[in-house]
Amino acid sequence: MAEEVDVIVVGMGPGGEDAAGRLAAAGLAVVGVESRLVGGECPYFACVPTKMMVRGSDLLAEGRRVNGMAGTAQVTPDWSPVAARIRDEATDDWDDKAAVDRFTSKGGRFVRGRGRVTGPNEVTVGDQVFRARRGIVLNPGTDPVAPPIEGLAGTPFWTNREIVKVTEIPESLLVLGGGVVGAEMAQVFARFGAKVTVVEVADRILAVEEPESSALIAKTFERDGIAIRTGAKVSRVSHDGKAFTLHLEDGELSGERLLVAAGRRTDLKALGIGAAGLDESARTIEVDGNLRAGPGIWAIGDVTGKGAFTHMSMYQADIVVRDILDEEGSPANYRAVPRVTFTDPEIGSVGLTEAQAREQELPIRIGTTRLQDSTRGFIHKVDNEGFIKLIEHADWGTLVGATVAGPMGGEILGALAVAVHAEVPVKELREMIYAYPTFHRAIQSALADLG
Ligand SMILES: Cc1cc2nc3c(=O)[nH]c(=O)nc-3n(C[C@H](O)[C@H](O)[C@H](O)COP(=O)(O)OP(=O)(O)OC[C@H]3O[C@@H](n4cnc5c(N)ncnc54)[C@H](O)[C@@H]3O)c2cc1C
Ligand SMILES: NC(=O)c1ccc[n+]([C@@H]2O[C@H](COP(=O)([O-])OP(=O)(O)OC[C@H]3O[C@@H](n4cnc5c(N)ncnc54)[C@H](O)[C@@H]3O)[C@@H](O)[C@H]2O)c1
Repeated sequence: MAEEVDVIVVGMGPGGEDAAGRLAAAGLAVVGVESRLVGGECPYFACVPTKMMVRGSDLLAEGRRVNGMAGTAQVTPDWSPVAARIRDEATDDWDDKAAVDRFTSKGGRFVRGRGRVTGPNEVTVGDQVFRARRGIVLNPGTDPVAPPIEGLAGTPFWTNREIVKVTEIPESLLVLGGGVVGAEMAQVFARFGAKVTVVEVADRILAVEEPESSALIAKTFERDGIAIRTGAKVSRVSHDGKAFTLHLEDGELSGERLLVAAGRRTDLKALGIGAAGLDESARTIEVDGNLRAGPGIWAIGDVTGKGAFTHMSMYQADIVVRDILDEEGSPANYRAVPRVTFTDPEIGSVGLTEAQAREQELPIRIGTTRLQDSTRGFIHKVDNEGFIKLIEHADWGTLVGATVAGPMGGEILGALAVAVHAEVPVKELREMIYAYPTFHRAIQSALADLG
């Protein structure tokens, strides 16, 4: 016999947890279903632990910058405080009791297990069947993809789920995939002493970002001693019990450990969405402005394909909560999605890249400036390289995209995220006062370059 509730949330990633808790707090009968840990990938295997690693490697880099600028410093990396912080402070040793309690204390009912959509408004978890009066919210997230390379399956490679639990830095690390995960982890491990090689099939690392961002990070990686192989096709992987070998068209690469960071996907068939009339063979779940995938079924987070970020999951959760509670609010708008790659220097971007704007055949003007040419860059001196790149819609006179790559790039981005989101006229941006001598004052120079 099915048990009737108001809402069933399947997958409690950042957005699912938030929506389930808020709907329960609003007095609805909510069942939250999670097969692993409440909170999802972000707090246990992704954003938070990896940014603690980045914080560690940034500190090492900053310590090394003392030399020649403010005295002498010798920095000796030690991974153990980083590993301990991740275990004790970030993940509570990968225990979600606090998150489960937070949800149940709001009146939610928690079910640990793998939920499967078994009909319109129906979810089955093991031998329990739930039927939702208002609907189902799907927040299943994504799993790391292991590319179909001969020999890879069955080897003890790492994904993000293993690398956050590492207690010792290996002597060498091969990174398959030079996207965000690959780039962030490559730099961390190199700065903690591993010999790192990034193997990327595309013709540049961070290929979704501006080419200038890829070039800046490639140059920094060279200084960090990280080898980059782009346009690389791995035909076979082997592991002899001690080391991995990647077989490429033009030779072999060996390393003690292998991180596979080659993208992510969701198994929509296993989620059973066909039973609710949705397409199980698609890569993502199609949603409307209110995140509705169909009558009585919503989807949020990575699975919607609108940007695999925690802030996206939370943004979408907010809209779903309003929709379910019949509250006023605007539909989703993806004009100004910000993203930050936490390498050093950071790559912050929002909206469209130049290539995306050209693909859409928008009439655009480009404005750029180098951060090292700004007064703050001059003062900063060591590792001051970076740039601001603006994409202006020439007819609208507003920015449709921007990148800030450089020291604190992700923080400086905030000003440009507001400009793109609020469609602030470029004329207004030119008339603003920018504090001297900040990095963000360089926005003025990039605006002047728009022509
Ligand atoms: C290494 C790494 C670093 C990242 N760093 C950042 C960052 O710095 N900033 C940022 O914004 N984003 C970052 N991300 C992306 C971010 O982690 C995700 O976008 C974020 O977790 C939101 O995902 P989600 O809401 O789709 O669900 P997820 O966080 O993926 O959670 C989904 C949950 O659903 C559960 N689940 C799935 N199917 C079922 C089912 N059938 N039944 C029950 N439970 C189910 C899963 O166990 C999981 O716990 C990073 C990702 C990675 C891999
Ligand atoms: N700072 C952040 O906000 C942050 C950090 C990490 C991850 N994320 C999110 O997680 C998502 C997943 O990250 P990711 O880095 O795993 O995926 P990704 O899709 O960003 O990058 C994967 C990379 O692997 C390459 N690749 C794929 N198959 C390959 C193969 N066989 N050989 C060599 N290279 C191969 C791709 O060309 C691509 O460059 C990101 O898109 C991002 O949205 C965000």
